[in-house]
Amino acid sequence: MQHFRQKSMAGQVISSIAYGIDMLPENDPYVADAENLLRSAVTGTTREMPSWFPGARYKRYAREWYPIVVGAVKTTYDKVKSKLDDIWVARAIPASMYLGGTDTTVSALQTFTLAMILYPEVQRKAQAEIDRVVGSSRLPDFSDQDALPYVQAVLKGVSRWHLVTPLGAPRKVIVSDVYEGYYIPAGSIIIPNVWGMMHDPAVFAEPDRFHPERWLSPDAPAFPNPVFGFGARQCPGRVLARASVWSNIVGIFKLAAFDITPTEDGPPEEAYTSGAISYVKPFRCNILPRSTVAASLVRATESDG
Ligand code: HEM
Repeated sequence: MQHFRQKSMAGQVISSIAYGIDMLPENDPYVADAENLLRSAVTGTTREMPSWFPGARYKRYAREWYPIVVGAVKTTYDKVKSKLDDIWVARAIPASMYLGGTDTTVSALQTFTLAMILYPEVQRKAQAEIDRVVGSSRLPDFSDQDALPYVQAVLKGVSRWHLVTPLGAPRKVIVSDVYEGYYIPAGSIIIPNVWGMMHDPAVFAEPDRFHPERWLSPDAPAFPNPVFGFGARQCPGRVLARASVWSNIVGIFKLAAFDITPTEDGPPEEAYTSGAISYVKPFRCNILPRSTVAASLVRATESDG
């Protein structure tokens, strides 16, 4: 996870936009703070769902998390406070960007890596498209997106195959309503089953299969989809998220330059953690340069900073 968060740029991009902080390549203290916070939030949401359920345990957890939340928001803010007014909102905005944007992107990148190992034919097809369109003398950039439809379909496949936030975010019903014969009283909490929507066999044939081709057919379901939530509170970082996942997957770190293969122990299990944000369970794999040219192109981007 540390590797993905720091090396994959997911955390680097967000911390640089939100705080103007360049992370350390290893053992960054801000990453440690954020990990503590996310661990408490993710574990807590799972353990205590539904969160409105009365009980002393929830209150105890809330007391334990409070200093962690405040610590993560404050430590990063203190680093840049000379540039901002001292108000809570100014602290919370970059913190919510970092906390909302890092592990979600990390989870998507983990799923991508697992998919490439379990579906090597997809990896080969995507690499063949990159080689054909971009060639081997440079790495792809954003201007290549439209010319790489199969790779775009791989990205869509990653967000559908395994949902970063399988249950989306809860909503409270303000006014009593009836939906498909069900009476929903005001005050009810609705939890959207986004996983169910994206794995509905009536919409996605063989829903558990990673099959980017489904996005290329003329009757492909519309995209964007509910993976970024709903309505006014839909994920505000979705454009950045797509760009970040694209640049990680296609360019500097992955498909264009590297082959992702199983280790001698064989392919990993398709196993995920449960929680508000779901991750692939830790696995080992080989990520090796496709050629000496690819290796030197990646080294050049690293020395560019
Ligand atoms: C693959 C990456 C990402 C996924 C799958 C994702 C998914 C989501 C989802 C499902 C929600 C809840 C939306 C709702 O309430 O309906 C959300 C909220 C949010 N996301 Fe993301 N997100 C991602 C990346 C990011 C990034 C890069 C940022 C910031 C730079 C970000 C910042 C936020 C914030 C601040 C919220 C809370 C919005 C609110 O409550 O008004 N997310 N995200």
